[in-house]
Amino acid sequence: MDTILVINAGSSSVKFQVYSVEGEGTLRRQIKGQMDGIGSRPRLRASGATGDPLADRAYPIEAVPDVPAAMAVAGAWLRDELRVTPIAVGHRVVHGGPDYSRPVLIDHGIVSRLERFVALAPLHQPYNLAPIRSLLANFPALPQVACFDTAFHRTHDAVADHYAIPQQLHAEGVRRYGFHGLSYEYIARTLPSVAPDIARRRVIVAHLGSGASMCALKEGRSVESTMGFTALDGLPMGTRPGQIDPGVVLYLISEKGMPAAKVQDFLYRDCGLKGLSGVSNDMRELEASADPHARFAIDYFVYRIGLSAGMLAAALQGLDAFVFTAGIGENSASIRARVAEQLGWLGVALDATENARHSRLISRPGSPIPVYVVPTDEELMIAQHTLSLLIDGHSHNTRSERVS
Ligand SMILES: Nc1ncnc2c1ncn2[C@@H]1O[C@H](COP(=O)(O)OP(=O)(O)O)[C@@H](O)[C@H]1O
Ligand SMILES: CC(=O)OP(=O)(O)O
Ligand SMILES: [Mg+2]
Repeated sequence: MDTILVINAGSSSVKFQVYSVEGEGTLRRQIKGQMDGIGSRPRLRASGATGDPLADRAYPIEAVPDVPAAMAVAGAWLRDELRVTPIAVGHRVVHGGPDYSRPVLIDHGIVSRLERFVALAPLHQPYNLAPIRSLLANFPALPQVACFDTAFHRTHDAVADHYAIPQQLHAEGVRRYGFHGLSYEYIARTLPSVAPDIARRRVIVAHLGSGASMCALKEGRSVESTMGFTALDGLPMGTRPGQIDPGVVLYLISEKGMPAAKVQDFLYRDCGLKGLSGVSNDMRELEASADPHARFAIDYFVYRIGLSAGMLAAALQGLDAFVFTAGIGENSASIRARVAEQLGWLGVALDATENARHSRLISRPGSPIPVYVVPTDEELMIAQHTLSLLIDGHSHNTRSERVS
């Protein structure tokens, strides 16, 4: 059986899927798994084609302290226990910079170009590139495809793509890229079947995971995102602060004497829900905690989602639907209820019963703004892109698109 392996390294999880390639270029999922709770409660879970459980293993925090360790455990399991030998591998690569507005077949030159963005995505890019490099060294003939989180947002107008800094820096690549693009692309492609009435209209999608952002969709295209040059901006996240006055960074450097590497570590690893609560970066643990700081971290998260919704509704000049997705958005009925309350002024009215059931449509029938829960599938997007490049590879391989 020909299979495609997909690897998606996030900030608190490594997700993977294996698809068989059937006649006429259709894909059938054979294995879906993830190692999540990295840094809190590591757990490997995987299921087969019919949802049948294949693995559910908990690990002590020291056994899987970080993303590379999680990747090694998941890789060994796929290789040694399940004997997965794919014909191609699709990777999520968080930062594609200004040059990539679509997926590409990987070669050594592309890996070198993508390495330039490691400093712009230190929680992701090194872990996205590590398996690519290792497969390239050990299996040079194995086709590998890079699918970028930034690509879906390359359609933004210039005003959404700029900071108010001299144009020369924009030309060098200091831009508002936006991330989670594979997730938003999947939602944009799924909405026509889930909610045909609003799919082409003005939609805000809230991707609330360990990394969190929101995207304004119009006619299925991204027009604005809460994230920018890096995945630090916008909403507060598991360990990242979200929007912050750059004056705070200057203060850390000039008044606290923090060198650049320390500031980077601080902003990527010590802030957000973890920094505010002092309890955990993991929403499940915050929701279970009675600590007032954990409650405050949740209040802050919800408040900032509400603020960002106002901003994105302004970008869209109105709002026709709101969609929740990703780990928190798909699973936490209480966060959804609290966000919906914040959005009451926009005309959102939640149906408590449907919300508690995690139904697809969770707003009341009369709600002027319908609210949906759409489980995302970044891995399926990656598998589809990988297959299209396998079929139609060479035309894309040499043509990385410059978008400005
Ligand atoms: N049942 C749940 N209730 C609340 N939060 C949840 C639940 N399941 C997962 N989450 C949260 O989702 C987040 C992880 O989301 P995910 O999209 O997998 O992130 P990433 O891809 O960045 O690793 C964590 O904060 C986790 O606590
Ligand atoms: C870009 C980003 O923050 O990704 P994730 O949510 O998977 O950590
Ligand atoms: Mg993710």
